[in-house]
Amino acid sequence: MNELNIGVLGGGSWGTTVASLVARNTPVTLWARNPDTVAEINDRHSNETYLPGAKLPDNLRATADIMDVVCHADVIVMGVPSQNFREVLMEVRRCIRAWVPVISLTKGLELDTRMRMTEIINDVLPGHPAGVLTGPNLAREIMAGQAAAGVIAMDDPVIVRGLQNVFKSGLFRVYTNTDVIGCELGGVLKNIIAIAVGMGDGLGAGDNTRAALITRGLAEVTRLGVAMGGRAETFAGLAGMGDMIATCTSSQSRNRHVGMELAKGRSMQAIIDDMFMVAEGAKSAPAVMALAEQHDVEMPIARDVYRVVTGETNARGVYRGLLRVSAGAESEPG
Ligand SMILES: NC(=O)C1=CN([C@@H]2O[C@H](COP(=O)(O)OP(=O)(O)OC[C@H]3O[C@@H](n4cnc5c(N)ncnc54)[C@H](OP(=O)(O)O)[C@@H]3O)[C@@H](O)[C@H]2O)C=CC1
Ligand SMILES: O=C(CO)COP(=O)(O)O
Repeated sequence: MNELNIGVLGGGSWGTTVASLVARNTPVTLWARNPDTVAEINDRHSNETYLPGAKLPDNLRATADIMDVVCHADVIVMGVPSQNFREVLMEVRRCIRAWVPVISLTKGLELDTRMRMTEIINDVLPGHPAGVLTGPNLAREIMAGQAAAGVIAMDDPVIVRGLQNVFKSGLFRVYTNTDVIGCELGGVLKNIIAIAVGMGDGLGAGDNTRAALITRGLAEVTRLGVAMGGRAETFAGLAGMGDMIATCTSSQSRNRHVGMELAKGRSMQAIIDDMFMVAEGAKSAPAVMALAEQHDVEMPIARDVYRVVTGETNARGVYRGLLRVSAGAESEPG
């Protein structure tokens, strides 16, 4: 592979992990806004706040100067949370070179506009190929060297194959896909179902309940995803079912953690105040509900999560709803 300079923006759990994967293949610079994080990555090859115990590659360089990364990058990788995505891209616009692709790692929607991250890339940086890297990829597991697989999705089948080589490694298998909408929505929507599963687990639900929630959750995620232009088969793949399983069953998932805390009767605000990492599902829930309405798609599980997250009811109150007893055909909502 010709050496490309990759710029990763966002020094949290996933930005740091992806930069570490890329460092095996090609030169990479990580931008973190916190100078202490930058110094720690450069001097001690660690990011203890977000990836405790992980040893980062010696050749991973970090900087607090975003222009230092963007002005020289052949590819930009966006690893900041969804509600900060646009403001960081506005900075990127100041010196990104022509035609440089921009890949999103972010699994959320912009609240005000309900836009997906690749839509924001197209909006702020028209003409730059936009893509998404997604799948069942819990950061700490990947840093621990456990095998995983992800998907890179872009409209252009040639560019996407070139970029596959930037991210893949022996233990991180990367597939390609041209269904950007489906891959992106798989990552966004599973977060809300993971909150529902966390609530069930926190209230002592059984394995059968969890399996029912995941399966019915995937059905409603697929319905909205297809209505928004994604392909049904994408939701049966790594970006859909794969990420749904990982997030809904992992003790490392921040979204599932939110659900478990909600099950204790805590308010969303209190839970967020105690978390220093992002849980995108709670943030995206209102936008997802608005999109479901816009596309006339029923999402009973997501709606229940939305009602708990916004304080309209509590986890125990919707628990019966999550375990709905009256059911129609399996192909129908509810
Ligand atoms: N962690 C994971 O396993 C995975 C996460 N993702 C997705 O990746 C995205 C990022 O998540 P993750 O890395 O886990 O989040 P973390 O909470 O671990 O880190 C968030 C990072 O974003 C930075 N940040 C927040 N606001 C801004 C801003 N305005 N400008 C610049 N930087 C900012 C934070 O900086 P600071 O430290 O200074 O606050 C921090 O470095 C999310 O959408 C998530 O869903 C996807 C796959 C796996
Ligand atoms: O997207 C993820 C794994 O694929 C991470 O999930 P959480 O944000 O819930 O930790």
